[in-house]
Amino acid sequence: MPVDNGRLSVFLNIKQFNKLIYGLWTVDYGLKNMIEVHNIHKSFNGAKVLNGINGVFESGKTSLLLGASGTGKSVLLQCIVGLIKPDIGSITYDGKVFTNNKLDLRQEIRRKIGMLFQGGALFDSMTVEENVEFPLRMQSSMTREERRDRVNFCLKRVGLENAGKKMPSEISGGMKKRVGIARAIAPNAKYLFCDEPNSGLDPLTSIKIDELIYEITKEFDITTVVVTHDMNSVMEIGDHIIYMYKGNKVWEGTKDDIMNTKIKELNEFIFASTLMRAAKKVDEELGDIQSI
Ligand SMILES: Nc1ncnc2c1ncn2[C@@H]1O[C@H](COP(=O)(O)OP(=O)(O)OP(=O)(O)O)[C@@H](O)[C@H]1O
Repeated sequence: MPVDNGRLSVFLNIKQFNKLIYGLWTVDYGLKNMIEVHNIHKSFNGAKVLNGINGVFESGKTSLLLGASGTGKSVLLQCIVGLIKPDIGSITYDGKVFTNNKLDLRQEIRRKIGMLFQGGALFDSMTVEENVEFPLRMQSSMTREERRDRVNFCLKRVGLENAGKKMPSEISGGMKKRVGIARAIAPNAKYLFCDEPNSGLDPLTSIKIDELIYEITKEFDITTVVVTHDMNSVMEIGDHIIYMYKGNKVWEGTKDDIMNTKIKELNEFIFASTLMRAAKKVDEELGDIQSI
């Protein structure tokens, strides 16, 4: 059978053209490693937890899923990483559909995902460096020397270069989070998911962990999604914030515009703390003085 070379070359040219356009688009507009969440619905035993959530998460930015307890932030995060299957909707990574796709494609995406769990979720029977090395042993074909170099690099990056031989029981909560971050980024993660990274930490350590997540996101151009209900985190690292209320996305914006929101539920959430109310009062008074 003769091949229709004319049609084939047109088809190839269209494919190449699309590839070129997509390449230019992602380079020019920084959309590489973008996560897109389309119309996610999830119920448990008939109770609706997520009600049609949409969102886009970009690389080099820390995106926060913000909201009160029980609003579905963690369920959404688990849908995004594939731990929970949404009832309706889809997730795409870098333009590739993740939800319900073939196992090898999902695994390819999963290899680029790093997770920081609430308690750090370290293996108690392994040293700090063995914990960080673990995903490299599981997922990569690195030699022992390459793994050692990568572990040393990651531990140094999170400020724990001297803690490699310690056991998790010998380090503080803040150090455990740092080890968790080192382990999450060790396999060159392109996507980083953090579930309440500040839980159980004092305010100063919380800020340091937030700063570390923020710096790493910029430095390695990672697409980072953080579940939080901490307004300090919002003001420190909120490049992009999605505020959730009873399973709905009710507001989206940045840390610079969140304080001026007119959304009642978000206002109540932000100014629930005395500190935030005091900060707003000072801000308003300063505004009054400047307008005199
Ligand atoms: N596997 C599950 N089975 C049944 N219900 C669940 C499951 N996971 C979560 N839920 C319910 O979904 C709702 C949202 O939970 P989720 O953990 O997402 O809230 P959240 O906003 O992350 O709250 P928090 O800030 O307290 O962690 C809760 O009512 C919870 O009980």
